[in-house]
Amino acid sequence: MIPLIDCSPIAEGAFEDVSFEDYKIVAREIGKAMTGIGMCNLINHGVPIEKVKKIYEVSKEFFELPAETKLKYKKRSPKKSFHGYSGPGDEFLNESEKNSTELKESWDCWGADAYDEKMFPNDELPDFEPAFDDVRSDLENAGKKILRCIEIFFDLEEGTLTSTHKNLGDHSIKTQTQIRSLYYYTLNPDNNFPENAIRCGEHSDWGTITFLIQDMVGGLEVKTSDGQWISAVPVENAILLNSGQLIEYWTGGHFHAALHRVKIITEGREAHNPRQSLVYFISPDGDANVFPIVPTLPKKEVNFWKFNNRPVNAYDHYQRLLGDMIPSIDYSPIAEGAFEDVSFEDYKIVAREIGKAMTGIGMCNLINHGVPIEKIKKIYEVSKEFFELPAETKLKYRKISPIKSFHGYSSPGEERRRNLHRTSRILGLLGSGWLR
Ligand SMILES: O=C(O)CCC(=O)C(=O)O
Ligand SMILES: [Fe+2]
Repeated sequence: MIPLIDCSPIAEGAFEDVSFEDYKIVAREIGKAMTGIGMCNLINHGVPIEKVKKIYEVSKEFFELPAETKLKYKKRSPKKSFHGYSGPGDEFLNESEKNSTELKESWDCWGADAYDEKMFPNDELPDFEPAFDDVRSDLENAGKKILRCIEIFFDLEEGTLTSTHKNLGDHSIKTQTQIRSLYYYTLNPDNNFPENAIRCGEHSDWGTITFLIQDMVGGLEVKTSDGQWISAVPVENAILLNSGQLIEYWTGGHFHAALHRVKIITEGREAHNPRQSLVYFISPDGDANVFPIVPTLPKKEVNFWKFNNRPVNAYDHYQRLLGDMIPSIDYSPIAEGAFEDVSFEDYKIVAREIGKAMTGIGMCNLINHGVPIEKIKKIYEVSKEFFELPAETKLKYRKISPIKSFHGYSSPGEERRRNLHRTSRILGLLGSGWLR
């Protein structure tokens, strides 16, 4: 069961104004829940629920716009800016199931205005952007209160977490804190969807903590420590608090980043209703380094191999996980032979997958691509030899004038823009298959 926590002792006022004693009451309960199942429902949390409902309302209007209108606001490049619209099948959160189809749509507002492309459907829906702006400071204030509770639960110095999350109030700081409005659109009545479909794939969140506010439709499930999926039954107007991977690492595994997913409901009254949720992902300031501040639980050490037992930069961690979301596409149907000789049918198989990935996240990993990997490794080998030559030798081969000819060596600091490697001869075959 997911514990219910009454936040009324800390609900009123700014986070700096709440007394230590009041924090302590709530901190104890939160600590107990988050070191256990890793989730709890916060009630009397002080976030005005009518503002959340307004977001549901404007979001529904947005998600019901024609597909071509929504596509105008599609995320440009998720790695650079997470802001904007994602359509059905664009995103999959389950790292090990890269072929699943997530039947959902979402709108993300990057928390830091510096990263925000300022792309909102203002022409179609003038109330849309203001609805998000209206709730932001309430979410920030409530978020800081929870961070303060965590500090108190672990007896940490005041500011350990609140001062590494300044971005919640100062939007000039680089961050991945974001507000996300999710829309699980109505499914067709014959339950005619792909076999591998799910509403939202199994995952744990990436940042510090998450606030998840769901409507009453249901479908959200959480994995318990004994591997059972249990239903996170909606609690009206509650905020479901969830630990992200970074707070799990920060707290030496004591705060458990629970796996969760949203399943497809095929039976009952709610089966074909759309579902809505509003999620506030709190992430540390981009330059924060995360490392266990509490001795690591032995059973969690294995989870932390990915951090190499080193401080992890909050921003890099997020970018790496975005990279893991990049789909893998099997190129084998078109890998053999010259590009003119591959059949239309074989092209079609790969084209469908590539199209889906590139109109979605905008990147994909090609596997079984037919480019002889030993040739690439040979390039690594000879390149390493070259780059390890004395600087004066390398400078003999320096690009004469990058504008006239791009051929030759660039020394450290010389290049401003990141350029694509041009191993064009070897990649020619692959490229022509792709252009086909
Ligand atoms: O919509 C939900 O209830 C879950 C969404 C979620 O877990 C996420 O976006 O990280
Ligand atoms: Fe999540």
